[in-house]
Amino acid sequence: MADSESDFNLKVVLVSFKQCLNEAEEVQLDHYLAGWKGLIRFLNSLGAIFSFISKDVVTKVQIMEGLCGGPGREHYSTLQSMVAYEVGHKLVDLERRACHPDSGCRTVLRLHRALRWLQLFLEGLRTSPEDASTATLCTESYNASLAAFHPWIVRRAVTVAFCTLPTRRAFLEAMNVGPPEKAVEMLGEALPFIERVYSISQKLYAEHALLGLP
Ligand SMILES: CCCCCCCC/C=C\CCCCCCCC(=O)N[C@@H](COP(=O)(O)O)[C@H](O)/C=C/CCCCCCCCCCCCC
Repeated sequence: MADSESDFNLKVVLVSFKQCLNEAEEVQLDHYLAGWKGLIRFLNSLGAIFSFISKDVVTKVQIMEGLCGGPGREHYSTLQSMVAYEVGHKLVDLERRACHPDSGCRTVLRLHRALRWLQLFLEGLRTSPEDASTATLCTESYNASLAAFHPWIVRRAVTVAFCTLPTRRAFLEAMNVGPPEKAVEMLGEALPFIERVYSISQKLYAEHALLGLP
């Protein structure tokens, strides 16, 4: 992995997701986006073959930063306030992308689905044997999450990219939290926070029938 990423520390990134939740268990968008920006740095370090994925995440984070810093910014402090605002003011395309192609609700939905992939992949890394194939772990977590929402051509490109992934040991070392055993321990502590953010967001989107936004 690239030297410029040598200060990457996955623990710091995962802590952003811990900080996401306020006392009312609402998802604070600034911390959520900070977590994604940290993940983008890691993705960039994996090489050019992952750049089509990285570009898509960057675009989505930029859309959200535009909304969070735009004229309606007071409605974009939490996921809950954003959903209430956009749904309440009919700012979400429900059937097909039309008047509001880049609503906050549809943009976060894509990141939310990807967070499920991340949770499954990191859980796979944590619990798998030392010689486990990261391509297999990645494919399994992808098939159990994002794949259902992607067309054939994207699924194909992603599967090819997975074959270039580093080994499980290299991944654990790249987390920069010490030896592989320490990284496994850190994942055990941090993954419940990702899981919590994911399940709160999932419940919110389900309650508003937003899980299938085009
Ligand atoms: C030391 C270990 C740390 C692991 C950290 C991994 C960091 C990974 C960072 C990001 C994960 C990928 C996020 C993918 C977001 C995909 C969002 C999406 O579904 N976009 C599609 C739909 O958007 P719209 O067209 O409706 O606007 C878009 O069409 C997709 C485009 C590109 C393909 C995305 C494939 C996602 C594959 C997920 C696996 C990433 C593999 C990373 C390897 C570690």
